[in-house]
Formats: sequence, structure tokens, C-alpha cells
Amino acid sequence: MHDDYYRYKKLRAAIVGASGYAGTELLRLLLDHPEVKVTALYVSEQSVDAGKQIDEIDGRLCGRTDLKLQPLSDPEAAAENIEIVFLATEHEVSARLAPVFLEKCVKVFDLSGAFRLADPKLYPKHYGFEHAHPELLEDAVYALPEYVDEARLREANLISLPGCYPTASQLALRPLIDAGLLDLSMPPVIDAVSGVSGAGRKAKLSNAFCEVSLSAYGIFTHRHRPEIEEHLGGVPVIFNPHLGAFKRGILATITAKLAPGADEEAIERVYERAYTEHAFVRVRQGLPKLDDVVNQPYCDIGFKVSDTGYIVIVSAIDNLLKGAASQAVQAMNMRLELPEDTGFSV
Ligand SMILES: NC(=O)C1=CN([C@@H]2O[C@H](COP(=O)(O)OP(=O)(O)OC[C@H]3O[C@@H](n4cnc5c(N)ncnc54)[C@H](OP(=O)(O)O)[C@@H]3O)[C@@H](O)[C@H]2O)C=CC1
Ligand SMILES: CC(=O)N[C@@H](CCC(=O)OP(=O)(O)O)C(=O)O
Repeated sequence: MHDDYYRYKKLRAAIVGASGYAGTELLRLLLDHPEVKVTALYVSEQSVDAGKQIDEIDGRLCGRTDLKLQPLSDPEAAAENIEIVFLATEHEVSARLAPVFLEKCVKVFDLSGAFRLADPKLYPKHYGFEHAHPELLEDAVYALPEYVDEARLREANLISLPGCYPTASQLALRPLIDAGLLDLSMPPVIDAVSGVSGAGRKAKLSNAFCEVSLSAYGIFTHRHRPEIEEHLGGVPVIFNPHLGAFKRGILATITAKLAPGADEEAIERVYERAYTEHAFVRVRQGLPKLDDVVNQPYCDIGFKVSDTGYIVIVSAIDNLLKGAASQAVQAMNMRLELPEDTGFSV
């Protein structure tokens, strides 16, 4: 721990990618955190937003902080005098920056996909780049808070946060797979719709108001399929992502075949056991809708069982919170051995 920690009393954190959709949500959450103080906000060296007050980017932050966006021109210098960094940056940028901060003993919480897959050979295929630091993949701890190995997490310096669709999908499927309640001879089919904020803040014609409809994309090719499969222990899935004309949230509707004898009561018991100790997964009686979770740090799960041996599970999250920023804070709390809901006012 740096000496200055004792002077400030709180751990000091920087957010890289602070003007992005995930970055501003992180800042909003961390400004309420009792143990962590955000001391610096970074954008790229050439960013048009460098020098701006953060409330020029996100009016909800007006009056909450005087921090300005700084260009990340010297990452080594940025790593001085902080204990924690959040990388809310593109995958390739995170892959390049993480070792700079690790070298200075800063704990890295990476919101990108740069460290989510164990096999470096998968990066060119699914992410379109050669991994700059494949040696770090085995050190990274994939922190889906409800399933992470806490002992490993507490020792980790590189914490890789799950993707948004993989969060909604794994929280729905994992308890049933672990309990042997699914017949995996039929791969679970994940149909998921995301709001447009999932694509980030940068302007793109395909995300413009008049262009967005309701459409499937990335069928059989989306990078979240290998992430879901790897972290479900190698279970193949069919993943059908969709883009919808709304700002935030993901609704995943998942169809799977039940194992012989798996009934509603057993499924309820398994979900109850999996999440009773976890504040941010709510198992619902009915099927959740997006409005139940938008602007909230929860994953809501509901299901229906057919009399023909199938289950449909509906899993809803806010992609920017349980799918990104609040999940990062939850994982940070666990890393710091704090209760997972420290700093949350819900
Ligand atoms: N949006 C979502 O729903 C989710 C996003 N994520 C992941 O989180 C990360 C951030 O996503 P999101 O917030 O949507 O992205 P945005 O495009 O909204 O934000 C990206 C941020 O990174 C900054 N940035 C770009 N290049 C650099 C650089 N070289 N150095 C420092 N800062 C840089 C941008 O500012 P500028 O360009 O002005 O420099 C901006 O602040 C991504 O890896 C994404 O995959 C994870 C889960 C969900
Ligand atoms: C609607 C949309 O475009 N969504 C993004 C996924 C969200 C995201 O940022 O991906 P990570 O969770 O891997 O970081 C996509 O499909 O690429």
C-alpha cells in the first residue's frame, strides 16, 4: 500500500475511459463509496473531451465533483499515487494499459474483454487483434461476483469483469447446469436484446436514432459466445444477440431442455440456494421486464417450465450497471474484503 493511503484514509482510484458510458456510471457509484476516492479521470491523449469538466459530458454529475478529464499522455505517471484503476476502455487499449498499472502495484479492474478468455489464440478470431500481453491471461481473475473463487479474487491484482450479455446469461444458466437440471444434449439458446448504450458513446451511423430498429446481429460470430461457453465450464450455447431501440438494459430469454425429473420445485430450490447470499441477483415469481432493472445494480431472473420438458428463463440487467459499472464496484468490494454492497444506496 502506498504511504499516501494512510494520509487520505481512502484508497485512491483512477478511471480510464471516464467519459464513456461505463466510465460515467462508475464515477457516479464511486462518488458514494465510503472506502474509495476517485482522484483522476482519463480519456485518450487525443480526446476531444480532454480538459472538460465531467458534468459537461454527463449532467447527472453536476455539483458532485470538480474532477476534469485528463488526457492519458503518460500512463506510468498516472499509475503513481493510486491504489486502484478501472479500465473502461476498448479491449485492445486495456490489453496495452493493464501491465503499466500492474508494474506499479496498482490493482486493475478491467471492464473490457481483454482478459476474459484464457486462450490467447482466441483473441485474433473473436476480438480482431493479437493479444499484446498473453502472459497475463492466466493471472487475470474473471470476477462474476456470484461465482468467483473469493480466495483467488482476494489475491488478484488483475481483475477481469464479465461482459454484459455473459453476465445475464451465466447468472440464469449456471445454477441449473451445476445442479444437473439441464439436458445439455440440446445447447441452451440465448436470445438477448440490448439497448444502444451497449455499443458505447462513440458516434456510429449504425447506432443513430433513425437507423436503430430491432435487429439480430453477430449470429454465430459474437465474441460473447466463447466467453459464455468458457465460463460455463465448456457448455456449448447458441447465442443470438439483438439491438433494440432503447437506451439501456438487456433482456435475455433463454430456452433449454430439462433433464429427466427436473421440476419447478427443484429449479426454485436451486436458484434460491445459489443467490440467497447475494444481494444483486433477485429471483422473481413472474418474468422480469427491463424497467425492473434499468438504473439498478440487479440481475432479475424468472422462469417458466413447459409440460414438454423445456424451461424458458428470462434474465434482465442494466448493461451499464450489473453488466459493467456496478459489477466492477461489487467485485472491487469483494477484492477489498468489504461487503459486496458497500457504497450502494439501493
Ligand atoms: N457499454 C456497455 O454496455 C458495456 C461496456 N463494457 C466495456 O467497457 C469498456 C468501455 O465501454 P463503453 O463505456 O461503452 O465505451 P465508450 O465508447 O462509451 O467509452 C470509451 C472511453 O474510453 C476513452 N478512450 C478511448 N481510447 C482511449 C485511450 N487510448 N486511452 C484512454 N482512454 C481512451 C474514450 O474517450 P475518448 O475517445 O474521448 O478518448 C471514452 O471515455 C469497453 O471495453 C466495453 O466493451 C462492458 C460491459 C458493458
Ligand atoms: C449493443 C452492442 O453493441 N453491444 C455490444 C456488447 C456490449 C459490450 O460493451 O461488450 P463487453 O461486455 O464485451 O464489453 C456488442 O455487441 O459488441
